[in-house]
Amino acid sequence: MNGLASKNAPEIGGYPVGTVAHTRAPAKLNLFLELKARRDDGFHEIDTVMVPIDWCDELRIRRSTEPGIRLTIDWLPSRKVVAQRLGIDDDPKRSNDLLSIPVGESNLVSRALSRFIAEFNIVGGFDCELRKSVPAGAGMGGASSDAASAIACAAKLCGIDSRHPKLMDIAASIGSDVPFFLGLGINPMSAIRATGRGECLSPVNLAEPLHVVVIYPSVSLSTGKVYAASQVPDEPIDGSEIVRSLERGDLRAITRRMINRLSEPARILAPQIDEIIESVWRTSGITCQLTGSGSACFAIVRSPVQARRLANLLQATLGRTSSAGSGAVIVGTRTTQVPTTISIQ
Ligand SMILES: C[C@](O)(CO)[C@H](O)COP(=O)(O)OP(=O)(O)OC[C@H]1O[C@@H](n2ccc(N)nc2=O)[C@H](O)[C@@H]1O
Ligand SMILES: Nc1ncnc2c1ncn2[C@@H]1O[C@H](COP(=O)(O)OP(=O)(O)OP(=O)(O)O)[C@@H](O)[C@H]1O
Repeated sequence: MNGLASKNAPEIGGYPVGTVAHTRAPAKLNLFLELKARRDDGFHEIDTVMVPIDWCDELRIRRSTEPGIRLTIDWLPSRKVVAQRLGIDDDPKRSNDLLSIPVGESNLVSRALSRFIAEFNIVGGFDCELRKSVPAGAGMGGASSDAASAIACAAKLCGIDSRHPKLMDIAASIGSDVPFFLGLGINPMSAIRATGRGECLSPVNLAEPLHVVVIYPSVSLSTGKVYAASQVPDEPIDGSEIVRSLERGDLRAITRRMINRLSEPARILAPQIDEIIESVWRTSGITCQLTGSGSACFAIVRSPVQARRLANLLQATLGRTSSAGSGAVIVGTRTTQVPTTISIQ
């Protein structure tokens, strides 16, 4: 391995120009999300427990001598298929916000890599291919996960230790969820409790993987708008109880202790969420909860078989009985053990 040395850049290790790092960027679910206080800087002190799930974007990053970031984006398995699933028109001229992912500095991958290049005085740049599968504005952390994966891949390509403190600083500067995704990559764990703005992380060891059904009602919600419409409770609930239940693998207690304080404002902004939560309860008697700032919801089930059955049942009932169903994407999946590997090609 030789670095891309230049007369004034610090000599750093790393792979030669042209090397490609490839990884999968997992989505996340908030099993618990409580608002503790509104801060003077416009953010909230939160207490949240998040798990990564096996619903991932794909990212390939190539080291280049060309300064700057080049980013291409497409949908998996194709834009046309994703549009059909969402029940929308895939004509790029009538770009639908559900499918339109920004390029340039508006994309968190580009923003994260620009910060990385500046922080580590990297000579050259990166060519990136982002293949989206995680819906945007779903509360599943898609953009944040892509940004964290970009930071991790760039660090590996440039020979920078994954635990370098500057990497977490870059992550926190990109967004509140990015430290969670970067933190997942540092230690193999399966859940994290995040406090502060979302940047103070403590590992949670799940007793066993959780099987879930995720329902995305094809509505994109703005995180800022949902927070702006939220209320900090007089007596916030503490996340320690659900952490203990997760570490014991007590599914009944986990479900009883699940809460998302952003659910109420999100349901006002997107009434489809109400229909989904009620439909899951009516169909299966299982608690369904909003993830993050929405609009996606999830239910924890006991096995992959039950996940498949409930997903099929909801696909049939939701599609028939409510507007939420038209174009809802319903996926049975499970929590995933990270770090997802970064393969070097
Ligand atoms: C809702 C969650 O996804 C739960 O994991 C996160 O708290 C939000 O993480 P995120 O999408 O990375 O959020 P950011 O991009 O940092 O912030 C978007 C907007 O959400 C609001 N925001 C975000 C995080 C936080 N702790 N308090 C807030 O009030 C702020 O208005 C902020 O301007
Ligand atoms: N890599 C990216 N993938 C998807 N959206 C991106 C990306 N970079 C920037 N965006 C913009 O960010 C918006 C929010 O995307 P997304 O919901 O995936 O982000 P997030 O904040 O990480 O997740 P959450 O919904 O949990 O807040 C999108 O609507 C899009 O305009």
